[in-house]
Amino acid sequence: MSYVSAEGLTKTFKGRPPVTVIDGLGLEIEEGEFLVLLGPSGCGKTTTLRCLAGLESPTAGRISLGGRTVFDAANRINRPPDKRSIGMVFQSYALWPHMSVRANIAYPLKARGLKDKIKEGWVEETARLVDCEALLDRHPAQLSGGQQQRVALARGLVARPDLVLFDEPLSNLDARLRDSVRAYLHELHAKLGFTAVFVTHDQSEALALGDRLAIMRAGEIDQFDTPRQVFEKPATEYVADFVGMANRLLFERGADGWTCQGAPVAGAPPAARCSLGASGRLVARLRPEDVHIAPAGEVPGDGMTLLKGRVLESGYGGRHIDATLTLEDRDGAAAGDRLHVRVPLAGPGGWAGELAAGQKVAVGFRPADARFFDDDGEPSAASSDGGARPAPVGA
Ligand SMILES: Nc1ncnc2c1ncn2[C@@H]1O[C@H](COP(=O)(O)OP(=O)(O)OP(=O)(O)O)[C@@H](O)[C@H]1O
Repeated sequence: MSYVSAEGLTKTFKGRPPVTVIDGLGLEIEEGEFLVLLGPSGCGKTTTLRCLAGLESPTAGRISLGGRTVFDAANRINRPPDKRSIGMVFQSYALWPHMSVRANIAYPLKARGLKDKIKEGWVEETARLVDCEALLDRHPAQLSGGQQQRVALARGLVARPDLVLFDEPLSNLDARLRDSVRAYLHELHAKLGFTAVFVTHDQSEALALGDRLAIMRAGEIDQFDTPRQVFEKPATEYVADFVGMANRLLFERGADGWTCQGAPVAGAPPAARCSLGASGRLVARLRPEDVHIAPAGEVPGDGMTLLKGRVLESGYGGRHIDATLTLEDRDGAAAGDRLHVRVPLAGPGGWAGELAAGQKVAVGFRPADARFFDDDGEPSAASSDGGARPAPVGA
């Protein structure tokens, strides 16, 4: 059963002109589920969270938590935040600097009229859960960033809320700490079983933490699915871009076969059974690690769609090289957008030589690794299996 249910949620901020930040949003979050709201800055994630918490009043729509209506614009129901059994953890830890860790953690119990629970040891118990029992008598200024964030977690959890809202709680931590607090949070969620809504713009954080992801764009949800589905089968080009399919190749089929941004295409057709739509074009989205290269004149692998490219720049990354390429047209001139490639250095097919600016390379990708879209960003009816081959390069 859904614990959180939101329908037609809309938030328009007054002003000239008024801005609609959330637009008819719907959400169904199961009890105990960890939902991640993922999207770029300004798409309305925080506003959505604040509406759930009761810190912002939506302009329209309905929200129920645990089967109880907490907001209903039509019937003028709007329960205040302290009546919603919600814990919150923010990006800026927002600890009171003049209070001890103990007093900070105890704060929500006092604010919600649960002072008895302080005597019952809920503060110590929660501090133990997040490994900060030894810090209870310190002040926030005496803590590291990771410790402060654990205290903020304890404060969000101390009142044993049914729903915990997280607003980018890891983004102020350095990379190593972020990984350890993230793992911690995962464990804590498994142990306590609260329902969570976690806001982030970091896709790796979203994939690692979420039972399901809601990918937001301009106040609406583009895709609501498991991390695996979102990663492997992004529903729109916007989502594909957001989950790392950074390369956008625009293919066109003409009388002479396929071209890609003015460059001729050889090898396997990018998409076989095509209904290309009126424009006759097709967009392929690809991750840098799914673009393969070989020395010019060779083939990077079997069953690949092949192009010719030239290295613009490259950077050493330990086990791989990240390179930016440009495609080449029939005359060897640069064609179309840049292509980002991650070239493995180790293992079978690892790149052995140099990768210097100006170097010519063969470029290829397996159509099955690409996601295809119409050039308006919607999923394409094109498929990548079988079908006629395009004319080879130079034919
Ligand atoms: N009180 C307000 N009045 C007017 N506009 C607002 C108000 N609060 C937020 N906005 C606007 O609403 C939009 C969405 O803001 P919101 O903070 O929800 O986005 P976000 O996705 O959480 O972004 P970020 O990741 O940067 O925090 C932004 O364009 C913001 O400027």
